[in-house]
Amino acid sequence: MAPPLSCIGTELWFTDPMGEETPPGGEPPRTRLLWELIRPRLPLFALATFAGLLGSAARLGTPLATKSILDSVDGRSGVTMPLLVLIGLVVLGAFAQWWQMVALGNLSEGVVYDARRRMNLRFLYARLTPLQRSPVGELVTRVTSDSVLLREAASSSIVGGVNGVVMLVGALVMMAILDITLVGVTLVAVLILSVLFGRILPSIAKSQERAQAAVGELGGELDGNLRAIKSIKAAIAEERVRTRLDEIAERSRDLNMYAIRRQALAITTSWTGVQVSILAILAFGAVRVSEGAMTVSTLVAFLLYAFQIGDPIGQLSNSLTGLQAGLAAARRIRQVDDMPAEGGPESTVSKALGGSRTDIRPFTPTGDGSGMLLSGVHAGYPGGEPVLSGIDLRMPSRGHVALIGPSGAGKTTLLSLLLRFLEPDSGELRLGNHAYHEVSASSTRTHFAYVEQESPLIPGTLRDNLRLINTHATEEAMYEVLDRLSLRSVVDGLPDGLDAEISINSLSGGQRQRVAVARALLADRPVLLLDEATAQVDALTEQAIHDAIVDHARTGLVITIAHRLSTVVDADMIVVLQDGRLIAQGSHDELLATSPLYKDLLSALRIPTDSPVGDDVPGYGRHSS
Ligand SMILES: Nc1ncnc2c1ncn2[C@@H]1O[C@H](COP(=O)(O)OP(=O)(O)OP(=O)(O)O)[C@@H](O)[C@H]1O
Repeated sequence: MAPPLSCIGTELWFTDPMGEETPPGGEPPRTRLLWELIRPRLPLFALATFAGLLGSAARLGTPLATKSILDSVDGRSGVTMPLLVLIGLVVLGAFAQWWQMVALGNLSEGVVYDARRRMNLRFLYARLTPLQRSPVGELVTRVTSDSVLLREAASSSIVGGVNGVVMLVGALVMMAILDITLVGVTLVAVLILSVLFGRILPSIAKSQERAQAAVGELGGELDGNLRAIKSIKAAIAEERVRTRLDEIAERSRDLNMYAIRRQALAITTSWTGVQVSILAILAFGAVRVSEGAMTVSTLVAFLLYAFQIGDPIGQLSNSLTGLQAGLAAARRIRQVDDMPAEGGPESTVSKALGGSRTDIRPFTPTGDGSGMLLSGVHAGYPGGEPVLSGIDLRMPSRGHVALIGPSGAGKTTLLSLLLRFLEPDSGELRLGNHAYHEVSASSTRTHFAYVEQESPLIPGTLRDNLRLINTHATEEAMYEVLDRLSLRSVVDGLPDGLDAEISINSLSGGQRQRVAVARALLADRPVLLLDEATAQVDALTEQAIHDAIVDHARTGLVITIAHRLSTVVDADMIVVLQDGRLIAQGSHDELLATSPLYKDLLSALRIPTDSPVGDDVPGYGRHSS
């Protein structure tokens, strides 16, 4: 059974959930990172190692049994017993090998599974800003290709290494028992090989890591370009993009080739070393036999051990070189672990890992009826200029608040703060009766339904998409919302209706936007956040969304961002942002009288500015909340 996630290197998750990406004290050694992944499956690891040792012992006993059979040829002792022992050792060796392979398979698949679960968990619960710093495709390669490299390292490389050492030491001991002088020759060869290996290995790990980083970069580039494939084709830029992708693939190939050349050097060195030492043993041994210092059967047994040493040395060199790729992969996987998680008094990750306390608090407006309050809020993205400065804003618990301003003014960033995708550098945010810093991000988010600018669909069916926020939405409620947003005919046109698998390509931009709005309306949350929710829809759907906003604003708070000012002029409160500052707020009529920027924005959109709203903007009447 898989260990619970809470057991898998839990301390990694809590080292510094709100802190920096590089852990204090620098990077732990690569081998420790690998060990952290193997540790939860220690019993399986021990079992595989034990089976390996059993197989090694059986193989080590074979030459001695062979010697006994040879010694019995002169008739002074019976041949039956040594023969039975030899057969027993062969059977034991075969059984141990099978057992070890199955245990190793279990171990390696388990380690890969754990690593993938860890990364899935971290990606979903990481703070958004550091997560979004890497291209999606690059992150995907860590879960797909890096974890596969880990498999070899975590299983056969490590157990093979342990077995190799045991076999090597065991064979040397047996050889020492047979002839202590001759073993000196073997030891010199082993020593020379170890020094050569020690010099070659580190460069293999480094180039492997760089090659894997290039694969990640390729994934990121490919993902980004495939998303923009229509623009690339329309621009006839395929060749430019292909050249760039090929360059990255070439870099990865060259780095891997360098690692392969170093591996080949290491393995050839070890193989040649073994052959040379066997020849030396044969030469020295022949002299000792001719001098009568050892028997022929002892030399045969010694040579059998010498040949056996070839196996563990080969196994060790393969394991050590294979391990380098796994260690490089472990480091890249660890970098995902180091992404700071969303935290707070009750971190979301801690809950995912089995925490029991819940800090979800009901949304209750403050005594003066305020829904949301921002005081002295300054915010920006890590490493960048401040984006919002000194925002003081009080929003009611019911009604429609529209955020407007020129592109880049900070409107979406303000929504990100409300949703806690971003934490303020200073200042305070309050939602009804509680301050943001008192509760977790997920608790805060339970009060919101959010429609983001790009209206992405999640992989799955239309039903999955509609139930993303409210998992209990009834079919009746879903059809009602679909009717309201003119989506019913779209659903009826899908082969499996609500159960049809949908993707970015199966719906138009406007349809995706309506699905996103439908899922938010089904959520029935106190605060509805709409970022450009009408940017891609036709006039009739825009009116339907507008009616839904008016509806929701009667009982809850709706905060919208819209560039089409005609959709916000009848909001209860319009907030004007410019260069990250709140420069005006009030109703349409108030702003017409007080805010030149507001007037300019309206004029740019050719919305009449000389008479109150309602008479001049077709289709929109002021609502009372
Ligand atoms: N993830 C991010 N990392 C770094 N900077 C960002 C990030 N998102 C936005 N910004 C910067 O913050 C500033 C405000 O961006 P924001 O998206 O909040 O503006 P906006 O008013 O919503 O613009 P628009 O109307 O064009 O959507 C911009 O200068 C932008 O470059």
